[in-house]
Amino acid sequence: MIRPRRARRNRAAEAMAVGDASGRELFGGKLKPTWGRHLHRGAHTELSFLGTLRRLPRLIARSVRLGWAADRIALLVVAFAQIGQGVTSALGLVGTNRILIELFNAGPTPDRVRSAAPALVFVATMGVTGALLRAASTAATGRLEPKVERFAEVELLRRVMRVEMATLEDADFKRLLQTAKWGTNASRLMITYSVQVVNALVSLAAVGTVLAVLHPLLLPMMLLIILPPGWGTVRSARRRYESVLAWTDHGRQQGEIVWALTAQDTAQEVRVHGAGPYLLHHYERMAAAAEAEKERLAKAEAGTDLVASALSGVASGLTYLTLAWLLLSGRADLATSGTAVLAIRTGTTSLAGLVTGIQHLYEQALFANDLQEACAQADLHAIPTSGSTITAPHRVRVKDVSFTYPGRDHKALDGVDVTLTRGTIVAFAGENGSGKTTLAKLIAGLYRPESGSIEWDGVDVTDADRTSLFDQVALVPQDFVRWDLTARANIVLGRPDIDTGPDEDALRAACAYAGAGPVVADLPRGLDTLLDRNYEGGVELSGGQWQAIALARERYRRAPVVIADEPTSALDARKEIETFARIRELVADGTIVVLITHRLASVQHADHIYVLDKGRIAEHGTHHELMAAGAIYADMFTLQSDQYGAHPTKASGSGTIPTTRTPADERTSPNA
Ligand SMILES: Nc1ncnc2c1ncn2[C@@H]1O[C@H](COP(=O)(O)OP(=O)(O)OP(=O)(O)O)[C@@H](O)[C@H]1O
Repeated sequence: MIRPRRARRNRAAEAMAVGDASGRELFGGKLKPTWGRHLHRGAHTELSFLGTLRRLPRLIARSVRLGWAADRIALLVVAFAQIGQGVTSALGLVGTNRILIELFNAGPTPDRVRSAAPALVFVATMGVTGALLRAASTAATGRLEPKVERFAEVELLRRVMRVEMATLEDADFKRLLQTAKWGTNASRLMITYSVQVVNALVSLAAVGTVLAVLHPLLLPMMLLIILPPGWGTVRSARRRYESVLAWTDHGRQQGEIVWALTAQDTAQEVRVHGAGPYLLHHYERMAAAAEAEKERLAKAEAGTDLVASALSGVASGLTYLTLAWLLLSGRADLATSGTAVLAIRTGTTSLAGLVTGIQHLYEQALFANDLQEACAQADLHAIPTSGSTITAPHRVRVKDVSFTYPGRDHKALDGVDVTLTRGTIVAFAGENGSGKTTLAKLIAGLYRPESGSIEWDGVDVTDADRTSLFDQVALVPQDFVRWDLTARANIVLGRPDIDTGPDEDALRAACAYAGAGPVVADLPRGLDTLLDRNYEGGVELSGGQWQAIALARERYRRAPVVIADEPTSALDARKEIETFARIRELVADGTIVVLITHRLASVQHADHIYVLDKGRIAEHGTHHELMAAGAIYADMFTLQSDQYGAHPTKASGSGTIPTTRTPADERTSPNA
C-alpha cells in the first residue's frame, strides 16, 4: 500500500519528535561539543560564496607561509608546476584551435591532415608537458604536506611543553588547545586545498584568456555556463554538511548510550538498577529519529541537485544556442566554436574544483587559526628561561605566599611562610585539601605565587631562569606518572640525556635504593619490559611496584631538593618503613627533603614540621614542640597512634610504628 505523502512526512516528523524527546530526557538536548574538531565543523556553511571568495587571498597566503617555513624547494616546485600546467593547458587549447582550423579548411583530406600535423604534435607535446608538471606537483605536494603537518605539530608541542601550569589548567586555554590539535592536520589539508584552488584558478585564467582571444563574446558565455553548476555545488555542499551535522548530533547521543551500555564503569548499575533496558529504549527512539532526519535531508539534497542540474542544463542549452547563432551569422567559424566547447567544458570542471577547494580551505583555516592562537598564547605564558640562574640551594624561603588555582574563588595558600635548609627534612602535615601539595608545587616552580615571594638563596623565583630551578628538583609526586614505556625508560626519564643515553650504573644504584631491584628482577625482560599490558609482552605493575619505580626515578635524577608527596601510599608496612628510612638518609649529603605524608609516625622524624590548615600555616616546630603545644598536630598524631592501641602522651610523642634511626632522628626525635 502506498501511503499518502503527507502521512509519510508526518511519520518522519513523529519519529524525530520522539527521538528528540529521548535526547532531551537524557542529555537536555543535542550534544554539541565545545571542543576539538567539532567546533568549526561546517563553519563554511555560514559563509556566502562571495564572502568565501573575498577571504581567498589571505587563505592562500597563509598556506604559502606554512609551506615556505616547512620546505621551500617543495613549495617552489608546486608553484612552478601549477603555473606551468595553466600555461600548457592554454597553449593546448590554442593548438587545438589551430588543428580545427586546418581540418575545416577547403581542400583534399590528406592535405588538411598534413597541414594540421605540426599543431597535432604541438598539442601532444603540451599534453605530455602538462602530465609531467602534474606528476611533479603531486610528488612535491606529497613531500610538502607531511612536513607542514610536522612543522605545525612540533611548533605547538614545543610551546605547550613550556607553558605555565596555571595556563595549562585555564579552561579557555584548554579549550583552545583541544581545537588547536586539529590545526596540525588542518595545516596539511590547507596545502592540499590551496593546490586545488590554485590549480582551478590557473586553469580558469588560461581558459578565459583563450576564449577572450578567440571571440569577445565567448568569455561571458563561459561565465554563463559555469555559474549555475557553481551555485549548485555550493548549495549541495552546504546541504550535505547540514545533513552530516544534524546526523552527528543525534549520533553523538547514541554513541554515549552505546558507551554506557558496554563500559565497565557503568556495568553494575546497568545490570542491577535496570538502567540497561531504559537506555536501550531511548537508544532505539534516537536511532529512528536519526534515520528519519537522514532520509529527510537526503531528499532535500536530491531536490537541490535536480534544480542545479536543470539550471545548468538550461544555461548549457542557451550557450550552445548562442554558439550556433554565432556560427550561422558568420560571427565565428566552426574551429572557434569547437574550441569554445572544449574550453567551456574545461572551465566548468575547474570551477567545481575551485568552489569545493575554497570551502574546505576556509574550514581548515579556522582550525589552523586556533593553532596559531594557541602558539601565541603559549608564548605569552611560557615559563621564563632567562634571568638569574639557580644553583643547589643552602636555603629556600617561602615568604608570605598566597595562591589561588585558575577558576577557583578561594585561596589554596594564604600568607604562607616556610624555610627549607640544606641537609634537613621538612615535613608538611595537615588535613586533606589543606594546601600541602600546592605548597610543594610552588616550591618546585610549577606555579608562580599570586603574592609574596619564594627565594632560593636570595634569588626570587619570579626573576629566575626556571629551567635552572627545575634542574635542582626531584619529584615523587602523589600522582606520579606511570609512563607506558619500558621499566628502563620509566626510571631514566628522571634525568633523560639525549646525547649520552642512560647511565647504567646510576640506573642500577637507583633501583637498589628504591627497593625496585626485586620488581625489575621479576619482569620477563628485566628493565626492557614494557610496563603497559595493553601491548604484547607488556606487563602491569601493582601500585606498590609502581611506587618503587617512581622512587627509583627520583633517585636517578639526583637533585639537591627532593619533594616526596605521599611516597609510600601504596607500599606495605615493611617497605614503607624501609622507604622512609632511605628518604631520611638523603639529607646526609646535604639534600633538602620536603616530605608530605599523612603517616605521622614518619613525619615525627622531620627536622621541622609545618602544619597547614585551610591554606595557612597553623603551627610549626619539631615533633616534640608540636606535641607539647597540644593543638592540631598533637590531635592528629594521637588519633593515629590510638588506632594501634598505643596512647602516647602529648609531650612524649613516640609513634608506635618502628622506624630506623638516622642523623635527622638524632637531631629531632624527642626520644633521642
Ligand atoms: N589543580 C587544581 N585546580 C584547582 N584546585 C585545586 C587543584 N589542586 C588542588 N586544588 C584545591 O586546592 C586546595 C588545596 O589542595 P592540595 O592538593 O594542595 O591539598 P593537600 O593538603 O595536598 O590535600 P591531600 O592531603 O588530599 O593531598 C584544595 O581545595 C583543592 O581542591
